[in-house]
Amino acid sequence: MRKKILIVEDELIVAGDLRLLLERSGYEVCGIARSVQRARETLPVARPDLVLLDIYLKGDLTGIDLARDLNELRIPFVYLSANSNQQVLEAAKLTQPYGFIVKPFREKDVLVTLDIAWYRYEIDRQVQGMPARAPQAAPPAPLEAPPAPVPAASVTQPLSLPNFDGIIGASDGMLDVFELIRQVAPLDTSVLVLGESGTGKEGVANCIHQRSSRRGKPYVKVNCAALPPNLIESELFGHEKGSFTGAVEKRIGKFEKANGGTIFLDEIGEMPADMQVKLLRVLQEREIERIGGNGPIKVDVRVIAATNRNLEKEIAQGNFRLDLYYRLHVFPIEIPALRERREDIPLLVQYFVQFHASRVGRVIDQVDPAVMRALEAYPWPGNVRELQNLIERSVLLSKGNILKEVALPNQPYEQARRTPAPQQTDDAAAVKTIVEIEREHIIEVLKKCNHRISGPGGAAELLNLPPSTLTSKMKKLGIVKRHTT
Ligand SMILES: Nc1ncnc2c1ncn2[C@@H]1O[C@H](COP(=O)(O)OP(=O)(O)OP(=O)(O)O)[C@@H](O)[C@H]1O
Repeated sequence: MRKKILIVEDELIVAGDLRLLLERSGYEVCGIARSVQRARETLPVARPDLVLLDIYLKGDLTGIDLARDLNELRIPFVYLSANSNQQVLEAAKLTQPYGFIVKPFREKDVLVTLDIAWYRYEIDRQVQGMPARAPQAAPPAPLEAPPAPVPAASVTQPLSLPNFDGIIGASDGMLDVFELIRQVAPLDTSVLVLGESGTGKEGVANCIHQRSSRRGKPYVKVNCAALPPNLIESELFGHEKGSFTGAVEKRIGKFEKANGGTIFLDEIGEMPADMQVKLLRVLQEREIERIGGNGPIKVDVRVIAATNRNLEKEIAQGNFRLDLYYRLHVFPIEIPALRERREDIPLLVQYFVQFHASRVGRVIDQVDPAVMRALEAYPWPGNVRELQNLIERSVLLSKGNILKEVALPNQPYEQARRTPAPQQTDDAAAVKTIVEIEREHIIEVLKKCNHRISGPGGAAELLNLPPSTLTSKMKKLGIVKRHTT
């Protein structure tokens, strides 16, 4: 059978040449697409065996964006690009192509590379036990742009920065995380995402759902810490009308809403003991019971849970059930703290500078080397969230196209004092004061309450805030939640 090739190339002359060359050599060219959008429309119809993929195409998206779709559909692809600088190559490598041909190309290079690509793909296919010509055997899932994790979703991904579906990182630690995501995403296994607050657990959970066959089905997020204890059961499992005072309407719970898709149980370590038992039952029996309901309801939900707590310690202290831990710990993914992967800091800085500058219509294309060194040296207790918040603030306060100042905690105003640019210093002081004062005040209150957030005498009560509002304020300000001692 002739192998079908889709050419994704925006230069029509090049695409035409390729078509002639490939057809002469026995391939069937099943389509030519000039943009990622066009290719996405063509793929389900044309069902190619192989894709020849240019990187810079018509429209906002690049070949690298399409590569992620091709990986999900298990369609092997080979890049064909005039751009082979180191940054492009690094970004391309992360998508695991079967080859990379640099333009201008020789006919023979194209044919040999395609031949080897197909040979390697066949071996991978046999090793992984995939059916032959997978994309033809079963119609692929509907193609749509995978929503990148927050905040990458709202920006064009900077092609030059190594990222995995919008998660920036090139450290060994993050490459391991990406590999684990790649392995577990297509399975239905429960996943436990571990890591300190702000390391990007939610992004990883999103990514797993988007790479699974459940993408396009519901993805329901539950923050277990933000749910009031008396409402948690009804939130998760729903209730029938009149089942308790205040149940004026029937309510469908989050598990039922997630049916067919994925539920993300964030901050699972905060789940009250009685709910842990109920959750365990759902995981074992794959059924839920609404409060006041007539019987169990079957649900087909993949569970991804996350926590910044040390669950083993919680088990030892009697706060977390061992049996639930075993159920969730089937496939743990631990995201390293930012201080353990300092080589990611410059990448994240560039990314957030670009993101926040473009949000306010600014161009900042450089970061002062001294500033970068300070950022790399700081321990980042609030991890990527803290870094993001600091960069956002620094971008707003900066002038010109070089980021020259950042106010790292413990050294506020130091840089501003050293360089007296009058207007900037004034603005900086005004905004910093509000943010810093709020941050310091919360930290002070937390210390007084022995880091207890909710309940009588807790920080939320003292600050006259609902605990969930305080928790999200802390997140925003990069204040790390600590355990009560
Ligand atoms: N590698 C990364 N690349 C890009 N953005 C990131 C990365 N890691 C984290 N972020 C961003 O940092 C912020 C915090 O990430 P996230 O909410 O996923 O952390 P978390 O580990 O779930 O925190 P918590 O335990 O407090 O819920 C988000 O805005 C997220 O998009």
